[in-house]
Amino acid sequence: MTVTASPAASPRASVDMSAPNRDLSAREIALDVRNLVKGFRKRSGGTLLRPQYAESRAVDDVSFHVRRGEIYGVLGPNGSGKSTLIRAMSTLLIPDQGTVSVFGLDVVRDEAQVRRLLNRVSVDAAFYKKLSPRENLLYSAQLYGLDRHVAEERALVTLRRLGLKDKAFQEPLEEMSRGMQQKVAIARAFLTSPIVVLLDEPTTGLDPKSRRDVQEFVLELRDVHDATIILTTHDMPEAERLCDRIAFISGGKFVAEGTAEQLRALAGPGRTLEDAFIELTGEDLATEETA
Ligand SMILES: Nc1ncnc2c1ncn2[C@@H]1O[C@H](COP(=O)(O)OP(=O)(O)OP(=O)(O)O)[C@@H](O)[C@H]1O
Repeated sequence: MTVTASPAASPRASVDMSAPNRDLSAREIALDVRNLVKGFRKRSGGTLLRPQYAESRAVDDVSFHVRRGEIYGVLGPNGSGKSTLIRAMSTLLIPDQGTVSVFGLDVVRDEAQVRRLLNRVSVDAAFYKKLSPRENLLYSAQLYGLDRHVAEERALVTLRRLGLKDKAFQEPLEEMSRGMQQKVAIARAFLTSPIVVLLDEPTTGLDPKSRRDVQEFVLELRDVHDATIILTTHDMPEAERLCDRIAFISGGKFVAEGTAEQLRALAGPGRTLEDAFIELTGEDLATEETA
C-alpha cells in the first residue's frame, strides 16, 4: 500500500485508504472494512429530569483491508475508537453504516460463519475469577463444542508457549497477576484455532518479560500458523516491532496508513514514528495515555 498523505490543508494529513488493491484476490484479503461507522448516544447536557443526548461517532467512516498473513496495527490514544473498531470487526457490535467482511463473509449477515474464523482477545477479558485457568478454559471449550481433552492440551501448549508455569493452570485466576490472566485470555482465544485474530491492546499493563512473551507469540502466529492478526496498541515500539502495516486512528478516523518506514517518512528524514503520529493527528500519544 502506498501512503499518499496530502499536504496539510487541515492539521490532519489525509491518506487514500479506500479500496483494496485490485491485484489482490478475495482469498488474499482476510479482512475488508468499508466506510464503517459506529456511533453511541451520549448525554450532552440538560437536567436530571430532562437529559439531552447527542450522537457521537466512535468510528467514523473507516475503510481499510488486511492481507492474509499480515500483522496490521491500529495505533491511537485512549478514546480514539480502537476497541469499538475491534468489536465491530468481531461481530460484537452492529455497524451503523458500512461493511466488514472476513474472507468474503459479512460480519452481520454471516455472523455464525465469521465466528468460526476469528476470535478476539481484549484487556477486559471476563473470567470466573474464583476458578482456575483450567476450569475457565474447559468451560469455554464446552461452549465452543470442543472435546475437553483436545481443548486442555491445546490450552496447555499455548500457556507454556507464553511462559506460564503448569502449576498456575490449577490456581484461582483471582490470585494471578494481570499479565498471567492476559495469557489465559490469549489461550482461550486459541481454543478455536482462529485464522484471524483480533488483539485489543494485548500487552497493555504487562511487565517487560510478559510483554515480550506475548509479542513473540504474535510473531509466531503469523510466521508458523499463517494467522492474520489485527492488533491495537498505544505503544510505538510494539507497533514497529510487530506490524507489517500500521494505521493511525484519531477521533474515530484513520488519518494515515503504511509501513512504519512509510509513516516515519511522512514526518520527514530522521523522524520517529511518534513524530509522525503527532504531526498527522495533532495529538500526543503519551499525553493522552496518561490523561
Ligand atoms: N458502549 C459505549 N457507550 C457509549 N460510548 C462508548 C461506548 N463504547 C465506547 N464509547 C465511546 O466511544 C469512543 C471510543 O471508545 P473506544 O473504547 O473505542 O476507544 P479506544 O481507542 O479503544 O480507547 P482505549 O485506548 O482507552 O481503550 C469514546 O469516546 C468512548 O467513550
